[in-house]
Amino acid sequence: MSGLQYYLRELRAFAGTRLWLALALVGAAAALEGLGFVAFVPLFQILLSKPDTGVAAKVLGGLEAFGLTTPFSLSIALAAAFLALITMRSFLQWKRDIMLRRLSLEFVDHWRRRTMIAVSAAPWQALMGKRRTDIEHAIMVDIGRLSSGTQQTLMGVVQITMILAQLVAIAVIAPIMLGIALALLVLAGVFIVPISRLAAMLGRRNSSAGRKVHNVLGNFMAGQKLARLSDAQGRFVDQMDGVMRDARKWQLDFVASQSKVRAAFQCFAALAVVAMLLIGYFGLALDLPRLIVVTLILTRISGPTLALMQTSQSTANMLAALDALRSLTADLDRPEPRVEPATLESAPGNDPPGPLLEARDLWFAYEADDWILRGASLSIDRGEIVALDAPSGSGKTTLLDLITGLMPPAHGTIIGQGRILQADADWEAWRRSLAYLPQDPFLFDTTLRENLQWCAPHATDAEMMTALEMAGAQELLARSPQGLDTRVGERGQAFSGGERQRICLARGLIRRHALLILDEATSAIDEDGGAKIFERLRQWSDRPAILLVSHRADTRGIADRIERLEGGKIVPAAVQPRRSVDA
Ligand SMILES: Nc1ncnc2c1ncn2[C@@H]1O[C@H](COP(=O)(O)OP(=O)(O)OP(=O)(O)O)[C@@H](O)[C@H]1O
Repeated sequence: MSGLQYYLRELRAFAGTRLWLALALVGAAAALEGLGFVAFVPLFQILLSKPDTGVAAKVLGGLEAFGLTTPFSLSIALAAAFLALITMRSFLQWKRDIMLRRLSLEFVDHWRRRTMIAVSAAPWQALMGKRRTDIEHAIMVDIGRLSSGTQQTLMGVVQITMILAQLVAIAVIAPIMLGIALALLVLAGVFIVPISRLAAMLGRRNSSAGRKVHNVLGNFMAGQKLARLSDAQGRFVDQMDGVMRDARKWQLDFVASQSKVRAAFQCFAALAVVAMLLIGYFGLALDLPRLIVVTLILTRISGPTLALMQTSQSTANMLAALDALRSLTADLDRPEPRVEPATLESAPGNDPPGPLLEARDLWFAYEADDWILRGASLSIDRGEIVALDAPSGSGKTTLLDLITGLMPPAHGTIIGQGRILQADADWEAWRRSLAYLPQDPFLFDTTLRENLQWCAPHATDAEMMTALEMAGAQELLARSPQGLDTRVGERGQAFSGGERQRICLARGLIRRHALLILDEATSAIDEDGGAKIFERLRQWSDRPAILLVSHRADTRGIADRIERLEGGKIVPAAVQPRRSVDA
């Protein structure tokens, strides 16, 4: 299906009857426009010479029957009728423009929402395979182009209808001139195909150049600290110069092609009007009123024709942006790899309750047959603290991504709270019962309060204070002048790495989860501070189970049990914590 067909199908499916209603308004406004021109002829004829045949004679007869016989009263009556027509047309145009604008804005919002849903629903691996800045560019820039393109395309329908209405007016006034006008229009239409192709090509290049600009900008902002420390700011500026040069070139080429089309068409239109005037006067011996009105229509028709040519360029340019959006959403919509559950039939039920979490025989590979996990199994009881010891790159983050359902295993079974996790609803319930604190503490650029309430929107100040105390962040709060309403800055820049980790921990503790997953989540906190946090967690009544990933032996020491991830499997660690040895 061509881009244009796809676009029109989507627009029709989205707008439904509103599209037909809008098109009806377009048609009605155009019909009134045409009628206005047709009405000009009897108007001139009545005013210039009292006709005794044709439409003008009938109109004159009707008006005289109403006692309008003097030139002045006739002029006033005809002018009033003409004004009424124009007022009605303007009213319909006003309604039409609002309706078309609303339709195009809502259509674009629908695409923005659709893209965001595609991002949220995308399999984790598909999402990880995309550049963040490419997605941002699609949502902000490509959809922006879809917005202006849709507006212009809908106006294109208006222009086509206007041209048709004016052609009908010519056909009524001077049928012989219609053939000549049509021939000139076809000639103009021939140009539309190559200029649309050129615009589509420039649109694609423009999209790709825009994505590069966005990417350099994203890296520039994210890498500010690194760039300053390594004195590499200039490198970003040079990169930006390079990509901007390309972006500028494609934009200028597009504008140049639009201007060329406009200039060529204006000359062509002037020539056409003069030619038709001469043909009408000398060749066809048209009377003066007809000649004036036909010339007027021809002058007016050139406006929508030029606009239509430019619309075809904008539409082609927009279709390139739509193409980029389509391929992004299609990529994100890649189906999850099929999971082969190994031990479904032997999964425990709820009674008697099995372990809180049981991961059985998990296999996973990012690339075909390059297995990161090779039959890893792990079980955690309610309230138990299990530490996972693993060398860097051995696959613990991968294992956590499987346990939390971000990615499906190639093979194996995950059982959470006694349920085999397969259906989306089961995964959602499982994820609600756990808090996952990754290595890199992430804070939203808003207040402490909003960050803490992210998972628990109704948490009270007292609950937030308890969680902050548990994470050892009460001093940090006391130092912050606006307390819970203190802003944390972008990614929490207003706080140190350790403080950020404490705030994230507090956020994970506000709700009573069944399982707390700490992936190096206290690595930036000093040894003593970390030990105190874990001691408080131990003392917590009805505490969650904790799966603790840490490279630090002292942190692992607080666990009930230490497991080791080695060669893609879980094996008991050689060194166990003192309390489990004592037990
Ligand atoms: N999206 C990905 N695509 C391909 N390979 C990946 C991807 N993510 C991780 N890997 C590879 O999988 C292996 C395990 O990665 P993982 O992040 O799970 O290790 P880790 O044990 O958490 O490491 P670290 O302690 O350094 O964070 C590594 O070799 C890594 O390069």
